[in-house]
Amino acid sequence: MTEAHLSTQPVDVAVGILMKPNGDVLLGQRPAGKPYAGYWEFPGGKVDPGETIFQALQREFMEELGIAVLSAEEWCGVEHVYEHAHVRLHFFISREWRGEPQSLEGQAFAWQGEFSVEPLLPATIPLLQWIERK
Ligand SMILES: Nc1nc2c([nH]c(=O)n2[C@@H]2O[C@H](COP(=O)(O)OP(=O)(O)OP(=O)(O)O)[C@@H](O)[C@H]2O)c(=O)[nH]1
Repeated sequence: MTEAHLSTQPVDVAVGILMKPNGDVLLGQRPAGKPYAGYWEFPGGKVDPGETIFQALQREFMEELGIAVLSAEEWCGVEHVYEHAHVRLHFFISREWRGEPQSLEGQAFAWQGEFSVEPLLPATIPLLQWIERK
């Protein structure tokens, strides 16, 4: 981690945790060609200029999974400095969506209660323990 990395402005990222009534949450696997390909994450992506964070969340879920997120509660924020980017992750929890997840970008996804998939993106790992206390 260099000072140059730390001094860059963070990029805002909208991340969504779809939570079923039984507590299962949806994870996706990063597709080939992206940094950390093959790592598991909550679906989401970078906020585009002019968009609110919630609009970015809705757009990413529609593009990646064909899911319409109807409502979501902003849960917590996490900043992380990777070699490739300095990100500010905005985690939302949604219990209200329309549609079944489809693999529109060729990625794998899985509903998880026990979190048996790995590896997970480093900045996302602490969230799993917090979710279990929700
Ligand atoms: N979606 C998502 N991104 C995460 C999580 N945890 C985490 O550190 N990130 C980081 O947040 C950033 C998300 O950017 P991305 O590359 O997936 O976004 P994007 O789909 O808009 O990318 P693009 O630039 O290819 O269009 C990455 O640097 C990724 O490493 C997570 O749980 N979900």
